[in-house]
Amino acid sequence: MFSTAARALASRSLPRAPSILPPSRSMLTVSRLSPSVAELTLDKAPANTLSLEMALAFSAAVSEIEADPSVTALLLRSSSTKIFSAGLDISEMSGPEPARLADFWRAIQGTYLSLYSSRLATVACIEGHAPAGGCLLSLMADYRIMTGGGPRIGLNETALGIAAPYWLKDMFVETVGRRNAELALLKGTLFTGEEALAVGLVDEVLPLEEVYPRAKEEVLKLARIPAKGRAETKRLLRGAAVDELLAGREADVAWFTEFVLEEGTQKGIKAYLDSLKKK
Ligand SMILES: CC/C=C/C/C=C\C/C=C\CC/C=C/CC(=O)SCCNC(=O)CCNC(=O)[C@H](O)C(C)(C)COP(=O)(O)OP(=O)(O)OC[C@H]1O[C@@H](n2cnc3c(N)ncnc32)[C@H](O)[C@@H]1OP(=O)(O)O
Repeated sequence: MFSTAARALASRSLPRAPSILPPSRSMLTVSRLSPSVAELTLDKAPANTLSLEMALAFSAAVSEIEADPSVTALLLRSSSTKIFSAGLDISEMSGPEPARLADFWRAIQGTYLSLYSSRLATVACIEGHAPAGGCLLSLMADYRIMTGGGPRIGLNETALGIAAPYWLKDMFVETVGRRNAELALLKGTLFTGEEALAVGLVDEVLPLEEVYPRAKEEVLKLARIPAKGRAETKRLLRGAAVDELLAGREADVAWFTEFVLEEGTQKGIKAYLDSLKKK
C-alpha cells in the first residue's frame, strides 16, 4: 500500500457488519518461492469466482504478505490451469440482500486497492481463462504471462449488458491504450493470449507447460530490483488512480448497487446465471 494514511483509509472503509464471516483462507494458499518471494494461489473451485468472502480473503492475504518486510515480490496464480478466475461471482448479484451487495462491492474495491497499490513487484501467471473480474486481478499485477491458444482474457462486461466500473476501465486504458481500450470495451472482446499480447494486455504468451516456470523466473528477477525505488515509482504511476477511488468509494458503491438492484438488471443477471449453469 502506498502510505500508512492510505492503508488506514482503505481498511476503515472495509465491511464491518457483524453478519460477515471472517475471511476464509481455504480459498487461497500462500507459500514462498524464495525467502523474499511469496506465491498467492487462487484455490476456489470450480472457477475462482470473487464472492464477498473470496474478495475479503484476497485483500487480507495481500495485506499480510505486504506486512512482512522480508517479502519484496508476489506471484499470483490459480490452482487450475483451465480457469485463472471467472470474475465476480454472479450469484452475489442475483436477488441480493442490499447490505451484503454493498459490502460485496466494497470488498471488490478492496482487492483493487490492495494489489494495484502494492509495494511488491507482482507477476500474474495466467494459465487459464481470465474474463472480467479475472482480467481485473491480472491487470493489478506489474507483469502478465499467459497461455497461448485456448484461454481468453478481457473485459466482456458490455457483452453481458453491464459496464466495467471507471477504475477498472481506467486501468485497462492505462494498459492497452485509449483506442485499443475503446474497441475492446465497446464490444466486450475476450482475447486469446496471442491477441492480448498484440494489444499489450499481457506481456508474454507461452505454451501452457512453460507459463508457470517462466512466471517464477520473472518474479524472482523482479524481486532483485531495489525495493524502495520500485515502490516509489509504482506510487508515482498509480497513486492518483488509487486516491481517486479512495475519495469516491461510497459513490462507486451507490452506482453499483443501484444498477444491480434495478429490475431489468436483475432479469439479465438471472438469465446469464441460468445460462452458465445449463452449459
Ligand atoms: C449479467 C452479468 C452480471 C451482472 C452485474 C451487473 C451489474 C454490475 C455493474 C458493474 C460491475 C461490472 C463488473 C463485472 C465484472 C465481472 O466479473 S462479471 C462476471 C463475468 N464473468 C463471466 O462472464 C465469466 C462466466 N464464466 C464463463 O464464461 C466460463 O465459466 C469460463 C469460460 C470462465 C470457464 O468455462 P468452463 O471451463 O466451461 O467452466 P463452466 O462454465 O462450466 O464453469 C464452472 C462452474 O462455475 C460457474 N461459474 C462460472 N463463472 C461464474 C461466475 N462468474 N459466477 C458464478 N458462477 C460461475 C458455472 O456456472 C459452473 O457451475 P456449475 O459447475 O455448473 O455449478
